[in-house]
Amino acid sequence: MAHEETLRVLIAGGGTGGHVIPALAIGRELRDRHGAEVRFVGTARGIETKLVPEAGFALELVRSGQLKNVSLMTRLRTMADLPLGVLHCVRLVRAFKPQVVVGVGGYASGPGMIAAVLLRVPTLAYEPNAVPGLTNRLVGKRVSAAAVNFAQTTRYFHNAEVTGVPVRPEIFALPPRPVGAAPRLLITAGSNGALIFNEVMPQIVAQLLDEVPGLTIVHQAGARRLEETRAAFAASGADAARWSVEAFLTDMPAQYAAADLVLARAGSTIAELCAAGKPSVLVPLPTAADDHQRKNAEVLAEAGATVMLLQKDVTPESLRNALVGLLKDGPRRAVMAERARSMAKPGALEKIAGMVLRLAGD
Ligand SMILES: CC(=O)N[C@H]1[C@@H](OP(=O)(O)OP(=O)(O)OC[C@H]2O[C@@H](n3ccc(=O)[nH]c3=O)[C@H](O)[C@@H]2O)O[C@H](CO)[C@@H](O)[C@@H]1O
Repeated sequence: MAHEETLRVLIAGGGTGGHVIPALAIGRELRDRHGAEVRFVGTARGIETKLVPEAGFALELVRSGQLKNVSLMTRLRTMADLPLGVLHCVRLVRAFKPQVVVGVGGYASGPGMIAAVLLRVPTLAYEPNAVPGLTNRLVGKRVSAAAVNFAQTTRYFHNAEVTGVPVRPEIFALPPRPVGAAPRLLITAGSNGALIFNEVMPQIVAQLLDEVPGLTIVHQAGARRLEETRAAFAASGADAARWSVEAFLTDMPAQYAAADLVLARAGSTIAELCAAGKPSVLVPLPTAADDHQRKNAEVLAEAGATVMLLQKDVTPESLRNALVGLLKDGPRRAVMAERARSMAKPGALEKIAGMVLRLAGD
């Protein structure tokens, strides 16, 4: 890269928070610390349509869909859209002339990375899961470099480095819970909420509030199921002053800071649980491609940093037992918190940005 030339980076991918939130962290780091011009490629159906413009970045929308865990019709449509998406991305790359294309996973990542590989633009793949998604498995050996979260993931890629997942810096530096504070349970399930939590929690909320004195609960239900979940909580008869049901939490660092226990899925949220040093109960999404959420959760469970409960084993009783057991056992929570914290990987963002800068320099 010529000395006076501005660094231009195209970030492709999106869909859910697990792709868009780290993508934005990478974009901000490159823009704010390294003066880069950063543009995004996403799809109209992803959360990027809201979050990327809010963060002040340009977003181009391409057509791209899902290939795994969808109906044959959807798969055929995705296959038909792929050449169009790749062509669109080829035009974008030719016009913007990025020195590096970063693929963060999710729908638009496929066409964006394929276009970059075809045009021989250096590529960086970002893979937060123990087992890569379809796009990253397809392009993994063709990328210039890859940033991954788990050592066992490096084998799917050319030139992979274990950087960790970029986690908002404030999550590493949360204030401790005040001594004697009333216990708080946070339920979060990626960007869309989890049907299983929305169905089971209303059945046990009243009992939890009875059994754990002073307990308060924040339940993130996802936008689609907000009203019905709120109604089910209300119908449970649980004291409405002690629970709230939200679509999407915009202040996760504050939410983690206020929580004593987190019930969650096992996407990149687990990197945040480690950074925050929070004990958790994880219920991996069973339909995640190649069961990658279970593999993510197992890494934490084996280290004693979480209690993993498989969705097939979730009943009102099993979930209540897991939650009450931990909410009543401060010393056990403290051990889990410490184990989680010991698995945190600070500096992921700087490392990933460093990889982009090196690729741009090559
Ligand atoms: C349904 C699905 O396909 N999930 C995938 C998606 O996870 P998904 O995006 O659903 O969830 P993740 O746990 O990866 O990330 C959620 C992100 O959104 C933030 N957040 C979440 C809830 C909320 O109310 N507010 C908020 O800000 C979290 O702090 C976190 O940064 O990408 C992950 C990373 O590739 C995969 O492991 C998951 O399998």
